[in-house]
Amino acid sequence: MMPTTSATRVTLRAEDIGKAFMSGKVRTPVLDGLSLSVRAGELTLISGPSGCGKSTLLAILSGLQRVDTGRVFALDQRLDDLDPRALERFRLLHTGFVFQGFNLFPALTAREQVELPLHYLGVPRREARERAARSLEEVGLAHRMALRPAELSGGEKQRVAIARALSKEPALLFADEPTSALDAASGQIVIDMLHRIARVHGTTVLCVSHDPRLIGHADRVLSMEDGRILNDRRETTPGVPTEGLVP
Ligand SMILES: Nc1ncnc2c1ncn2[C@@H]1O[C@H](COP(=O)(O)OP(=O)(O)OP(=O)(O)O)[C@@H](O)[C@H]1O
Repeated sequence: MMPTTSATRVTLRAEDIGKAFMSGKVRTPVLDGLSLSVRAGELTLISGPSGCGKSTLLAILSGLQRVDTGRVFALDQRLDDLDPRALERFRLLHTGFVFQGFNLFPALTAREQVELPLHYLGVPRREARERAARSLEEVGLAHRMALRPAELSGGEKQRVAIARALSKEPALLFADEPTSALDAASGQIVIDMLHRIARVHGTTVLCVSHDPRLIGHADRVLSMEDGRILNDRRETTPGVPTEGLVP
């Protein structure tokens, strides 16, 4: 039986999934009979060498890509047989994303970047402004709200991207190489922030990275190689404080 308490609840599940890409007549298998479960309230890190299939796995678990074989469940919803509109709706309502390249709009202020997805969700303008401000405060950027990406450091840009994901209050937060464009200190702030979000909000945070420095900052590390999970271990680092998100 699946555990149901919020601390141990399984929120993402892949069962025997397979995925290959075709390039002309050449078929490249990427995932091969992979199964895993990911729990709420934890930062789970998927590590492994370049090209082993980490981003593909993340894209599948978040509903951005389809599997060829196997089944995918997110928040008890089966994703692999949802039609494209239902899948898009699921992503809009329940998922947040943080990418390596920040994906910010050059012309928008930090606050406007965070407000934008709330408009798509139909949140009234005033409430969107307040929620955006709260999320930016939570990542320590209250004093940077009116600045545009060109005026922010790399670490600050990534924190805006985290605030943007956080303001939707998603149950599932996905991060693809969120620290690889950052120096060591900024990268550490970002990963610790993702860790605290999991603890404070009970969010399922799934992060893929080939950066070995992140390993000690996760609750659980899944090591991938050649489309399979070779190792699944729980880290025993001291708990991250839960009072605030500001480093
Ligand atoms: N859309 C695509 N079309 C064709 N091949 C693809 C596509 N996406 C990924 N691949 C191939 O699948 C394999 C796994 O790619 P993936 O991006 O999942 O690996 P990764 O572990 O995330 O790598 P990295 O750490 O370099 O980002 C690679 O060989 C890649 O070239």
